[in-house]
Amino acid sequence: MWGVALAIYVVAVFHRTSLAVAGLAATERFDLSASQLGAFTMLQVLVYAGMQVPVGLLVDRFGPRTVLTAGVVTITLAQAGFALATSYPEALVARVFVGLGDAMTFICVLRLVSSWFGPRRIPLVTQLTGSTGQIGSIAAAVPMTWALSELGWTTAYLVAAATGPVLLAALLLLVWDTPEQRHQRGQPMSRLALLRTLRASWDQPGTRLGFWVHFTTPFSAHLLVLLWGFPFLVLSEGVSETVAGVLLSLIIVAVVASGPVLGLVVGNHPWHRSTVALATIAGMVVAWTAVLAWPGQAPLWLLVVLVVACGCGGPASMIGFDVGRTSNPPDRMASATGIINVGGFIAAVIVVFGVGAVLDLMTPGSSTDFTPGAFRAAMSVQYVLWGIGALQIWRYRTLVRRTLGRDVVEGGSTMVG
Ligand SMILES: N[C@@H](Cc1c[nH]cn1)C(=O)NCC(=O)O
Repeated sequence: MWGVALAIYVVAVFHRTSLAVAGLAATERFDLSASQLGAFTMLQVLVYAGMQVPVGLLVDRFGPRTVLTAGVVTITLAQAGFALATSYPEALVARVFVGLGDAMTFICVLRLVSSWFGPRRIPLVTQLTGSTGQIGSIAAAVPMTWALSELGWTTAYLVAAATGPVLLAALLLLVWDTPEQRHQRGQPMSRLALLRTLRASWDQPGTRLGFWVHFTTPFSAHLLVLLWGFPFLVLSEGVSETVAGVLLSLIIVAVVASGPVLGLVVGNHPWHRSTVALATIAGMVVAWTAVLAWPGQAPLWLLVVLVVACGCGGPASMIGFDVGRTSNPPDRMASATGIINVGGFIAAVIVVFGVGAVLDLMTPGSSTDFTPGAFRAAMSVQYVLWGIGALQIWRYRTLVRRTLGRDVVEGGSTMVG
C-alpha cells in the first residue's frame, strides 16, 4: 500500500518539476517571453498552495483513496494535455491542472501513513515518504532532458503521463483508506461545519506549531534551489558554474540522506520534535552567518556545510506534519496537514521575492550584475523569517507542552478532542 502511495507521490513531484529543464523548449514551442514562462510555474504553485486547505477538508470527508484517485486522474490528463498543447493558453490551463492534481497527492499519502503504521513508526515513514518523493525532481532533471532532446516535446510528456494508468490500476487494487476499510468517509458537512472544522484545526496550538515549523525550516533550501542559489554561488562566492551545479545537487542528496536520520530521532524522542526543528534552524543560521561574514569568498568546504545544513531543513519541515498529527483528532488530521503545508509555501514566496527586491534595490538600473555586497544584503532577508518563525515555534511549543502531557506525546497517540 505504502509503495503504491509513495510511487504516486514520486511521480507527482516529477510532474511538478518536469518543466524546470524544459524552459528553452517551451519558449520555442509556444513563442514565450521570460515572464510568460515564469507564469507557468507561478500559476502551478499558486494552485497547489491554494488547494491545500480545500483538499485537506476533502480528504477528511471522502478519505485519502478517493481524493488520491482524483489526483492521479487529474495530473495524468493535465500532463497529457501539456504534451499535446500547441498554444500558450492551452499549456497554461494544463499547468493549472498539474498543480491541482499535485495538490491532491501529498496530504493523502500522509493520511494513509498515519492510518496504516503504528504510532512509533509514523515519523520515520513520514520522513522516508518526504525524502523519497524528492527523487521525482532528480528524475525530472536528467532523464527528462534526455527525453526532450531525443523524443521531442509531445512524446516526452506523453511517456511521462503514461505512468498514470499504471499507478491508477495499482491504487484501485491495493490502496485502502485503513487496514480494515476500503473507504473511510467523514461526516457530510455544511459550509458552516466546514468552517468550524478549519477553525478547530487552526485553534489547536499543535497545528500552529506545525505551521511555523513548516514555515521556518525549508525556505533556505527553496531559495537556493528554486532561483537564487546558482547566481549567488557564481557571482558572489566565485565558484564555477559546474561547482555551483554540484553544490545545488548536494542539497537534494542532503535532503534524501538526512530524512531517515531525523525520522528515527523524532520517532524515538517525540517530546523533543520542536527542539530538533529549532536546532536545524540554528544550524542554518550559523552556516549562513559564517558564509556571509567570511571576508571575501567563502572556502568550498564552508559552502558544502551551507548546502548540507539547508538540505536538512526539508526533512525538518516534516516535523511540522508530525506535530499536527498528534495534536488533532483523526477526522481533522488532513485539514490540519493542509494548513501546515501552506506555511512552507508562504515562506518560500516571501523569501524568493524578498531577495529579488533587495538585489534590485542594491543594483542600480536594470542590470543583473549583482555584486557580492548586494547578495550579502539580499540573503540577510532570511534572518527576518528565521527570527519570526523561531519565536513563533517557541511560543506555540510552550502552549502545546502545556496542553499535551509528555506521556501522551511519547505514547505517539493522536489527540482526541
Ligand atoms: N517538506 C516537503 C517535503 C520534503 C521532505 N523532505 C524534503 N522535502 C513538503 O512539504 N512537501 C509537500 C509536497 O507536496 O511535496
